[in-house]
Amino acid sequence: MAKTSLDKSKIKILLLEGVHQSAVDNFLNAGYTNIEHLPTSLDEATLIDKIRDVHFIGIRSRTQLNERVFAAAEKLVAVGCFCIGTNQVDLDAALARGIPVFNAPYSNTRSVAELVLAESIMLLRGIPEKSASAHQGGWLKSAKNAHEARGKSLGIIGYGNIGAQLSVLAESLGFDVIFYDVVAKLGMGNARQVASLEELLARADVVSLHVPDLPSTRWMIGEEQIALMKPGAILINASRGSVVVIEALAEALEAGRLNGAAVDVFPVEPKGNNEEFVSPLRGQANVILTPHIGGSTLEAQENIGIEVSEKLVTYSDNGTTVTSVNFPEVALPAHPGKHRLLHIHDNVPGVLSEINRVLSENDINILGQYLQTNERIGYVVIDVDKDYGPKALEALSRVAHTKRVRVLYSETSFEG
Ligand SMILES: NC(=O)c1ccc[n+]([C@@H]2O[C@H](COP(=O)([O-])OP(=O)(O)OC[C@H]3O[C@@H](n4cnc5c(N)ncnc54)[C@H](O)[C@@H]3O)[C@@H](O)[C@H]2O)c1
Ligand SMILES: O=C(O)[C@H](O)COP(=O)(O)O
Repeated sequence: MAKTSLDKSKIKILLLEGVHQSAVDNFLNAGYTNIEHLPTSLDEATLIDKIRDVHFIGIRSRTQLNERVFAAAEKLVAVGCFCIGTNQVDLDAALARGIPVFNAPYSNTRSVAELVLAESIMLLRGIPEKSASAHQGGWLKSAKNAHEARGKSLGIIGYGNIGAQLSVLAESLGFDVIFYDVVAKLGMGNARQVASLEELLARADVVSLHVPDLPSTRWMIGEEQIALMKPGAILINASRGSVVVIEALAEALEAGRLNGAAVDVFPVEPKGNNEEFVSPLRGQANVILTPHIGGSTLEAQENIGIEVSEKLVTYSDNGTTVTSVNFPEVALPAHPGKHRLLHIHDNVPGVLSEINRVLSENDINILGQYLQTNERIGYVVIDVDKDYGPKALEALSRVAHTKRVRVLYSETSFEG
């Protein structure tokens, strides 16, 4: 085996929130054996304590990686969000420390789309109310407020990966799909983009939200927007709890303005399965409440485990940052017979020329160089003659504005 300056068995990986076993298996197959795999998230104090000697952390939507956590994460090399959303991570704090963050943008989209489609049909038929009544010995046999999906208008807010997937499935069932997005998009099938949120709300029988948590999407559906919806319409939120003013939704349902809702995400969610779920929507008829399980299928979780662990292994072994959500993206070839220097620095004028000057002064022969920058940082990858690795690393660490330097000896990796 080629030389590594930090043995892979010493590279510590912390996986929280029951990340799928497929991730553990992938790390083990790649030679990473120092893995702690926990079923829950951790409170901030415990996380701060634990993260001090961690090189790679894997989380889902519940773990908050904030400035205080990053400040304690002295050895952290990269973050893997084993989910789509990355709003639980302070991406700027990570970037400021030269830490790339990866996620799984596609692996659970189908699971969310299927759930939303099923909920649309159940709500159009008033099933939650009828089922709850039957469980209590009731018999609500009636066609009142019960509708077919065929010919109804489904309004999708946020036509990204999930919205577009939902669009295709819904259209095949006979829904007439319209969507609103801040970006101009070509609709799948016969789906049509509408010009404004207001137009979508006024036209749709079922409104489904699929936007990320952004300052612009926070509380985007409140009393005013709900008042624009068709009387008797249905609202579905499987995006983020910060998108809908939950009290306004509860009032509209109570007043009979809306016929039903399905909510998977909440402004405040229990920290674990043992904590009580508190919401003004509890006890409301024809409301489906689910515990943030839109992406929680075995298929999605297994795929996410593989996808994100692969990204972390590739970054560790090879330096590739393709698909990172906060980092300059560099796609790198294998580097047999060469050392690879990874230099992360503030993106200020003169750093690259200083790096090249230092290398040349040290008689280091550059065999390949790759550079990407974003507005904050630069990421330069330099393949050098095999013999010069340690010398180059030391010289590069001294360059002004350096955040981090790693060297990958021949085909295997270490954290520097
Ligand atoms: N409930 C769950 O378990 C679950 C699972 C997966 C994802 N999610 C959530 O769903 C969100 C969407 O996922 P995705 O993969 O489709 O994301 P995506 O990034 O592919 O799509 C988001 C879309 O929203 C659009 N958008 C952004 N701001 C908007 C605005 N103000 N108004 C209208 N459109 C806007 C974007 O242009 C984009 O097309 C994720 O960010 C995540 O928060 C939830
Ligand atoms: O962002 C996501 O992918 C979803 O919110 C799912 O999050 P989870 O992995 O915590 O279920």
